[in-house]
Amino acid sequence: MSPVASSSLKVGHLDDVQELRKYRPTAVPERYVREGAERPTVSALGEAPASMQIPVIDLWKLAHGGPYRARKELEKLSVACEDWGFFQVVNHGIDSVLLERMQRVSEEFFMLPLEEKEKYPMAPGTLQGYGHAFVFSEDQKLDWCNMLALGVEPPFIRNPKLWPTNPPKFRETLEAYSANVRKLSQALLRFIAMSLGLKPQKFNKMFGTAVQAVRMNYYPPCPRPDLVLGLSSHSDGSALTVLQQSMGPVGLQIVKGKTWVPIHPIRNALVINIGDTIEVLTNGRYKSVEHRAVTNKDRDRLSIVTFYAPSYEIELGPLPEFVDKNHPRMYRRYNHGEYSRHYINNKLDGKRSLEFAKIQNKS
Ligand SMILES: COC(=O)C(/C=C/C1=C(C)CCCC1(C)C)=C/O[C@H]1C=C(C)C(=O)O1
Ligand SMILES: O=C(O)CCC(=O)C(=O)O
Ligand SMILES: [Fe+2]
Repeated sequence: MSPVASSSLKVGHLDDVQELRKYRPTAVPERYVREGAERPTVSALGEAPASMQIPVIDLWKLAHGGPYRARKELEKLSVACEDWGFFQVVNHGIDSVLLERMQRVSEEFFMLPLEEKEKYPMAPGTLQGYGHAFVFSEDQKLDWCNMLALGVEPPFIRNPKLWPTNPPKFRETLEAYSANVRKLSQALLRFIAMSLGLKPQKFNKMFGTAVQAVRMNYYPPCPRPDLVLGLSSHSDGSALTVLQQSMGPVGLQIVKGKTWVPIHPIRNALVINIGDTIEVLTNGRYKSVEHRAVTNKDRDRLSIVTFYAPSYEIELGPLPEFVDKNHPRMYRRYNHGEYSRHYINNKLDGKRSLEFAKIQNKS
């Protein structure tokens, strides 16, 4: 995938928020201060009522729970995907020790001195390495976040120079973690297909050798969480996203109706969300829901996010099963490699990326 030529970018000087924080500022630099409508409201930073919590799906019940429990759980999965676009998965089969190890090496990486982290720079207009992703102009507001993003599978998307050698266990831990998350993603896609009445292997077969990338987002404490965003609102360009969040403060928020609902961390659970690919394939029945991250005044937060997407050669469009008189085709056919290029060359902005595929219905 060709990155944007860096000469075409005017991103100005990008501060490292972790370094900024060392001076214990009481204000935030102008470049991070959001316009009124984008600022997290006080209520959105607090607790959500129980009715506003995303569903929790038990993968063991789906796979081994026996016909009755498995069917009930599949119905729950279908509601989760259709009404929320997000759910948490428990009993997912990934060893909690591996989750902890992945969290530890990620934290250790972010705690390294800046000079060490800068050995793996994210070049402007690319998406791999340490730095600020999705920044394209000098007047663009910045996220209160440091990122390390890496392509994982298939091997040709890897840039081994950007895989940290420090902490020493980083690489082998990421390999083991990613192999486990890949299997989980494939299992989830089987159940998601079943929940739609499709053959279990429909998506896995269609996707070819799926693309898998990981992004570690580190959000240092921020003196004014009411003014900034940890991560701009967006939907994920993947088919499915698997997110591991630390047991720290609530940071992830998703859109439900007209409100931002916070996603409370559950120990050893993983947060799963439907990405743009599944929205297109199901002609909008399962939607990729807009989400963002907010910051906290006193505590830092880490999320480890795996994007699981079709191979770049794959042509996509709504499956015939989801198009009829009552459900007119909402998306055109396109090549997923082209969509990836489009996605990474535009700033995160709600569901704007998906406009790429939308058919403008005249009514
Ligand atoms: C917010 O979404 C992303 O940051 C993201 C990034 C993915 C990628 C990398 C971190 C490095 C390798 C390339 C790749 C674009 C996969 C989302 O991934 C989605 C977006 C598209 C499009 C996709 O295929 O996966
Ligand atoms: O940190 C989070 O919880 C959100 C991360 C996210 O949405 C992403 O990386 O795409
Ligand atoms: Fe996301």
